[in-house]
Amino acid sequence: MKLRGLYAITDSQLLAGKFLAYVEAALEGGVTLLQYRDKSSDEARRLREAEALRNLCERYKTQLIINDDAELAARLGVGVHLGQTDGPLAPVRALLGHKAIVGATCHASLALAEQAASEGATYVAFGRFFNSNTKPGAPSANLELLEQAHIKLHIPVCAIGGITLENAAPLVAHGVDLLAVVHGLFGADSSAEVTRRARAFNELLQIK
Ligand SMILES: Cc1ncc(COP(=O)(O)OP(=O)(O)O)c(N)n1
Ligand SMILES: Cc1nc(C(=O)O)sc1CCOP(=O)(O)O
Ligand SMILES: [Mg+2]
Repeated sequence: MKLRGLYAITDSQLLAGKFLAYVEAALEGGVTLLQYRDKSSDEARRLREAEALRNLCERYKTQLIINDDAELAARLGVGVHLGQTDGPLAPVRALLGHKAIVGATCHASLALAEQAASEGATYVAFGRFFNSNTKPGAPSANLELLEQAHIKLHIPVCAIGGITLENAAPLVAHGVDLLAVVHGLFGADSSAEVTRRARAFNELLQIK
């Protein structure tokens, strides 16, 4: 699957009180993948918010991905992102079907990425590349890894962790297909600034 562009990830604390407004502002600027990332156990709210995001994504022709929760993804007919402690990938691929987007966290490991690809991952995510407000304790990754991934893997490569408009260019130069961003996109003071940032990320990736 050819996936390239901005991968916007929601954060329930950062987006409190402006959740849909800021997400729509990002979609307005151009988002290839939108991930619903909510670490709470409030099932009813999670379903409500994920359904609202699915409706928005349909309007903007953006693909919705649910973090961690394959059952919710199956219920909504959308994709999922799985980390190394979120369970095996192959049964989730079987549950969601061959067309669904299934992403996998691979930290800084090419071996994990090759395994994920062999189990049916649509894309692999490496990180974190910079200091992250959202997940400061995530293991770190470096640019050389991206070059090797670009050569060895035949699926899209995603970078995550502390990515901003100021530091993203080297990631793109090293072959990244997807820039996954929370704070560098949604940490803006206004929805107009979210849209401006989304457009600027797309320009970096040379996406119109
Ligand atoms: C695109 C993308 N990459 C990595 C992650 C991190 O997944 P995981 O390691 O499972 O950590 P949590 O996000 O679940 O805290 C991600 N969500 N998205
Ligand atoms: C959810 C997540 N996973 C990471 C990893 O390295 O696996 S870094 C991260 C947080 C990304 O948010 P921000 O753009 O604000 O740094
Ligand atoms: Mg996870």
